[in-house]
Amino acid sequence: MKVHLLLLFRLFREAAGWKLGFGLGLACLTAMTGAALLGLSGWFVAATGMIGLAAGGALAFDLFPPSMGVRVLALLRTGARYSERLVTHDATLSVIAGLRVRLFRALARPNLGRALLQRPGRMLFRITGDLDTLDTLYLRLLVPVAGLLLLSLAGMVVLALLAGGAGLLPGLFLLFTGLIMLVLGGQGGLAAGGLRAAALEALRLRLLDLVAGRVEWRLAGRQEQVAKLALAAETRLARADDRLNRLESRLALGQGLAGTALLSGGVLLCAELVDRGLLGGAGVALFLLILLGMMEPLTPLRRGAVELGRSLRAVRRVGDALSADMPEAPSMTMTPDITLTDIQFRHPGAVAALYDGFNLLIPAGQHVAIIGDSGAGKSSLIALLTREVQPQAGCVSTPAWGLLAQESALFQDSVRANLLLAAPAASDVLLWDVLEQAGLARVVREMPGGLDARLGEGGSGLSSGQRRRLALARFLLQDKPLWLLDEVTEGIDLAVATLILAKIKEAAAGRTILLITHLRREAALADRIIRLSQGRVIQDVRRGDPEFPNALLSLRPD
Ligand SMILES: Nc1ncnc2c1ncn2[C@@H]1O[C@H](COP(=O)(O)OP(=O)(O)OP(=O)(O)O)[C@@H](O)[C@H]1O
Repeated sequence: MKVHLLLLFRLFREAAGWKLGFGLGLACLTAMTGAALLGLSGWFVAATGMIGLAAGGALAFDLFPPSMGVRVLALLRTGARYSERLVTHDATLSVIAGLRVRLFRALARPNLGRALLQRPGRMLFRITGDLDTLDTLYLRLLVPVAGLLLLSLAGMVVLALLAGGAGLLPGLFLLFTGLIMLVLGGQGGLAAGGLRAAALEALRLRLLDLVAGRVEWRLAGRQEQVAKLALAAETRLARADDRLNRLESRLALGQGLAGTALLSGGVLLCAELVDRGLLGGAGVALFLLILLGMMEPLTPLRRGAVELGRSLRAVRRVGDALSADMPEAPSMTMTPDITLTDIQFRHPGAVAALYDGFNLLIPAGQHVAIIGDSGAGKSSLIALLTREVQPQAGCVSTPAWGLLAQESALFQDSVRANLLLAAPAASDVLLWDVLEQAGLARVVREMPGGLDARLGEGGSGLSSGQRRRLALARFLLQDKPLWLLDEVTEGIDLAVATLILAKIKEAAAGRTILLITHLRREAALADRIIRLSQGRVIQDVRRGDPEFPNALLSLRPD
């Protein structure tokens, strides 16, 4: 935890160090001017009232300095409060935005991203809920703690000047109250905050399941049960919220009692000091109002204390992901040929290694089909080449690659934005050209807005064949020396499949192509066929070899 906190503070400092410091300074200035304003105004009102009563006193009392002081302090406080809100929130939002990118990058690292994808709800929660919670660290903890410390110390100095050693007591009492609040709030909030985070995560997950699988749930007659699970998560969330609210109410009660005790003690102390002739009537007003002002940071601190548990949990979870030790494999290099040397690879959680001393060389420009029964290791080979996973030992080297998979992600955005993902600087002429090549130009031209027509989630609004063509158009935009094709025409009708394969063949000259397939029509593009079984090469034939046609014939016909 300590390591994670230090890491996050370092990232906070790197992202917006001076703004965070400036915001902290402004917050302290706001608290100090607030207390000083309250004290000075109280003293001024009391002093003028008392002098008004005393015959001839008004003539001797110079109103100008205190009234000027009140005005200056009021202006300073207003300006400081406004700037503090601007600076602290701006700093926090920019830190969180930067952290979101870093966290996303960290989660996208090989292996870690894969592991988390098995629990996508958790991944979503890390990037959203956990990160948003981190703003409390600065806004609701660091800022009020700094304000309370500074105000207590400054208050101790001023009150000690007014009332001697006894003036130190209120400041010490306030520091003690703040500490108790943090400890009690942190302890109580840890369990309830944990329950809240878990319940919220479960609720999101259940709701996503319910919406995404509504047809299947309905057909299986299980909609009610899943809805009940979502309701149960919501009930847990409400219960956790209730616990947190109760905790905050108890802390508010404690704060109220502590404030009353402090003021009552202050009144008694003032009475004693007045008796001894150490404090005048206006001094009493000054003393008591400064006391009131000193309590101001307790309220934000109370809220921060309740959130402490939740914040620390977020620190641990975000810190875990950010600091996960994932060595950037020195074994991954870029070369014109594809070379895999002495690869040892075991999927996380698998009992045995899939690849054990695996070697493969595919010279630049070769077109290779990888075939084999289900589970032979074809997709894992692509995952190794694309660095989606890292081998435990051995060396992988490839040229720069583009990947066309069976299911390519399309986004809820315009056709243009979906295409530009592959080539951000591509002109409209180029976009229409690849759409034409993929046989989709006419369809897009007829859509309202053309290239600006918006697609729904996952490319909805297009038929599945049209989605595959759009994915192909995007793929064609990438001018990469190596094309990796993962069962690209699996499950689509012959017309679209023929078009896709023809386009790939047309653009294949001069590139290395590695495709994995169960289909004869796809393997027919290759001039070399490699058959895998249980992570080993059991057949390696080239066009012209007598075995080549048999290897093709062993595949599923179109
Ligand atoms: N993420 C994973 N965790 C654990 N084991 C895995 C994982 N992914 C694949 N495997 C296992 O590794 C082996 C090879 O899987 P892979 O997906 O590479 O096979 P494939 O040849 O592509 O199969 P298919 O033709 O069905 O797509 C299988 O036994 C599979 O169960």
